[in-house]
Amino acid sequence: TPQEDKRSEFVDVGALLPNAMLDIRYFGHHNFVGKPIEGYNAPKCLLHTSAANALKKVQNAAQIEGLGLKIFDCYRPQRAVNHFVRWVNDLEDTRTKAEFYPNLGKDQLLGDYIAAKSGHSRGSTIDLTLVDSKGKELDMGSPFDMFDTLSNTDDSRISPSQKANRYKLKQLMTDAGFAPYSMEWWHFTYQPQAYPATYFDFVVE
Ligand SMILES: C[C@@H](N)C(=O)N[C@H](C)C(=O)O
Ligand SMILES: [Zn+2]
Repeated sequence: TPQEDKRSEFVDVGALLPNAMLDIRYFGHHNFVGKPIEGYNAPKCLLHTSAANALKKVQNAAQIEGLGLKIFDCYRPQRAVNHFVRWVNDLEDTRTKAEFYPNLGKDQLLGDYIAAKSGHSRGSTIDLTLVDSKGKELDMGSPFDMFDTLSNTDDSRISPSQKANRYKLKQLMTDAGFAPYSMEWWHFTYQPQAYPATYFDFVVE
């Protein structure tokens, strides 16, 4: 199929960037669904080659400042997104509410915080944070995938150092060609996207 032909244009970022830390949350249980997500058969970060090469530039620039990358999610198959949407629509399952969406109802998550058609499925989008030289995450004022206005990049409740950390990540990413997302400090899309209108569904393996 046409999608399978393009699979070869995706690269394993863990192999390309051996110094990057990977914490692929949707492979395991520590995520807002509370269980492994469909389509993640390995804890890998796959990205289109163009985005992966740009990420290498980000890592080099971060390294000069004594910082490293910690990656939470990359290419996301459409079947995984469909799993998210099924979870959103199961209003009775609120097991992860305290950690991941303490101040919003599940009915408020779709769109701004969880997309039914996600840039991640197009292969040029990544969720990540910065770590110090010891591998400790910088304090961004809210954890990855906390669906709350507190995670909006410019939320005014965060401290000056938390804001500086968010802006450090944003600057490193935009310098390499990634566009930020104002609702989630961790989410960036490389521009131009190789496939701006294709929602891939091959599994992560
Ligand atoms: C679910 C979260 N990590 C995320 O990536 N949100 C955006 C809006 C998306 O689903 O594309
Ligand atoms: Zn994202």
